[in-house]
Amino acid sequence: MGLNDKQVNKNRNFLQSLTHALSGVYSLVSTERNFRKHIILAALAIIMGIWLRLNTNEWLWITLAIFVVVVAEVLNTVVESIVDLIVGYHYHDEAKKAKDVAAGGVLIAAIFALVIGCLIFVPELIQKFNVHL
Ligand SMILES: Nc1ncnc2c1ncn2[C@@H]1O[C@H](COP(=O)(O)OP(=O)(O)OP(=O)(O)O)[C@@H](O)[C@H]1O
Repeated sequence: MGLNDKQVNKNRNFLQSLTHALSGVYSLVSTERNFRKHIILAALAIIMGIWLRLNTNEWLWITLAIFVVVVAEVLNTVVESIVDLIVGYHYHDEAKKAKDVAAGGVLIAAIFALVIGCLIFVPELIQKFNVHL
């Protein structure tokens, strides 16, 4: 997967670029606990969407919500790695700010996804179970 290849020069071809990109995804899944939780929640949303037979418009929103969270997690991991690379285990106010802001971005994205999930799934579930409010 190219994780330990110690390459520091530019990728020579598409295959090499793809291998390193996949290695990045693998590293995200294997090292980031919160990312795995978000992927499980995304999978549940997809299963529920199939079960509730969402329409194209609803799928677009669910897909957007999932990708916003994934992108926020990717940026958070990048910020963490770069901060750790620069300051290591030394305390630094700017390091704290960078990591806290990156984590805040994930929180905002997760809230966005939760709002989208509620707006789409709650009316669908009410209709499915014929609940009269
Ligand atoms: N070098 C540092 N200097 C100052 N504060 C730090 C430093 N490293 C971490 N922190 C603080 O500790 C918190 C947790 O750090 P950690 O590296 O575990 O972040 P995290 O991986 O984003 O947490 P999570 O796994 O929950 O996303 C940061 O949000 C920050 O407030």
